[in-house]
Amino acid sequence: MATKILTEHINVPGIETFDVYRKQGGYTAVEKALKTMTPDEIVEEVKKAGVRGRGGAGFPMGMKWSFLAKPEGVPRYLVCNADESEPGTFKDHYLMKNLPHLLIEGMIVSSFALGANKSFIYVRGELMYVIRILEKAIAEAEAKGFLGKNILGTGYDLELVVQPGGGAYICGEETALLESLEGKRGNPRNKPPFPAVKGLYQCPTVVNNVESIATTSWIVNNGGDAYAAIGIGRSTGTKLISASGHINKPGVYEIELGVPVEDFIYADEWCGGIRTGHKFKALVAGGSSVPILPANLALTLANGEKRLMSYESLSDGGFATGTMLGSGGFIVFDETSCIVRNTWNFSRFYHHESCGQCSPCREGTGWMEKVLHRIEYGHGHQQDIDLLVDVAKKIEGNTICPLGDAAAWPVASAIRHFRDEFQWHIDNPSEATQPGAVYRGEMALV
Ligand SMILES: NC(=O)c1ccc[n+]([C@@H]2O[C@H](COP(=O)([O-])OP(=O)(O)OC[C@H]3O[C@@H](n4cnc5c(N)ncnc54)[C@H](O)[C@@H]3O)[C@@H](O)[C@H]2O)c1
Ligand SMILES: Cc1cc2nc3c(=O)[nH]c(=O)nc-3n(C[C@H](O)[C@H](O)[C@H](O)COP(=O)(O)O)c2cc1C
Ligand code: SF4
Repeated sequence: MATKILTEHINVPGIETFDVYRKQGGYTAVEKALKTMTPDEIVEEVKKAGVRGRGGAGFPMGMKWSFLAKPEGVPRYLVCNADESEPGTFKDHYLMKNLPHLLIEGMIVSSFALGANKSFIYVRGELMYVIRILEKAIAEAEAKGFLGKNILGTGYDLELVVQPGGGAYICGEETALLESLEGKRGNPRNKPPFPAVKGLYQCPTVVNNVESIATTSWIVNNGGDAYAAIGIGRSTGTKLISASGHINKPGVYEIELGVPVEDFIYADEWCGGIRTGHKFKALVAGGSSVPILPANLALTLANGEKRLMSYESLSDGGFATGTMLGSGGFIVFDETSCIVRNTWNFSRFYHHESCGQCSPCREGTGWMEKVLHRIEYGHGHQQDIDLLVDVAKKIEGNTICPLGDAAAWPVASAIRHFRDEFQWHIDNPSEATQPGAVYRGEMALV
């Protein structure tokens, strides 16, 4: 039976209530942390655990915590990033609606470790019902003495605030989120300074993803070494994967990092295989921002070994043959999918969501959308494929925040691996624009 750190009790009836969560061992980490540990000891356990940020960038959580500046007389904040807007990613939503107390317990333990007395959960604005679930759970925890003034008589105070998000993808970028939380338009700031030095109201702030924060109770209860013993290499612990697309069993799965991609797709325990009667064509492994891979490269590394669900294995081969684990938004495409149409769809999203501060992102996303649209709709020019590659290159690395890279990588990787399919659209416009038409040329389907 696979190790479940976050979702072990997710199917227990009533687990969203304080009483049932407590009966399953909930809030013991708060008791242990506040009554028997110092903040530095908790930070040390999180460091030992090696847990990497589950929002997508994979930055070591303990290291980020230890970078938190501690100037005298200045408040520190913990902000939970629950904006989750990456296409293909829906695991934080799943965790919050089913296990609100797991997140709240993690927020208490983490806030105590960081010396924060006021912490925020910034929730994607469209998820009003989740916001209500969280607010109800916070009120329950407060009534039982786990939040508010003098928690469990330890002298530690914590106010926990749920903030509805601004309704824009960019508000998930941590500095845009902080601007939005301060009541301003969600425009990203230049980094450095990182939020750990200058964050909310210019005070030291840790921003962590929902899933990252939710792991901390288990780490406090079981120790960092026990967490680090799960997973593979520097990809320690478990990861929630949002699985969608042409598979038999879409859903959110908690896997131990290191499972072969092939097993994750085909085993009944997880995706249950490509939908019956179809073949595997392509994979977006970590949310819409990461490079797309053709089926053969998704399953196998250049040296013939199986590709694994881990930070290192997914990125093996760099951008030539690899991708990224990102936020774990695992989107599977079968042979009925048109890569050009999908790339245009992603580009349309990034153009719409660009905040417009940097010219390469604002203009480049617009150009990519426009050129992809004309290729998809039968008006492509012979030079368009190279033009797309050129625009993507000019965006990459030249912007304030990584939304620009996130817009460039899906285009550059789709052309890298599926160039023939783009060319077929340009060469055969009348065939390519028939309803449901898909390129059927030479292609490694699995
Ligand atoms: N979950 C989603 O819905 C979603 C949506 C879009 C993008 N993403 C992910 O976002 C990722 C990019 O995020 P990012 O721009 O925040 O990445 P980043 O690498 O700049 O930062 C990652 C985290 O580490 C911290 N950090 C990095 N270096 C630091 C230092 N020297 N000192 C202190 N803190 C430091 C940052 O403050 C941040 O919290 C992408 O990889 C993508 O997968 C997720
Ligand atoms: C455009 C953009 C959107 C992002 N959206 C989210 C998000 O919705 N949730 C999230 O946790 N991180 C998101 N991130 C990453 C955050 O900036 C940040 O790295 C993360 O919240 C840090 O938490 P972690 O270290 O626990 O992953 C986004 C980044 C970018 C560039
Ligand atoms: S890269 Fe795009 S989204 Fe990010 S700050 Fe620049 S214009 Fe805004």
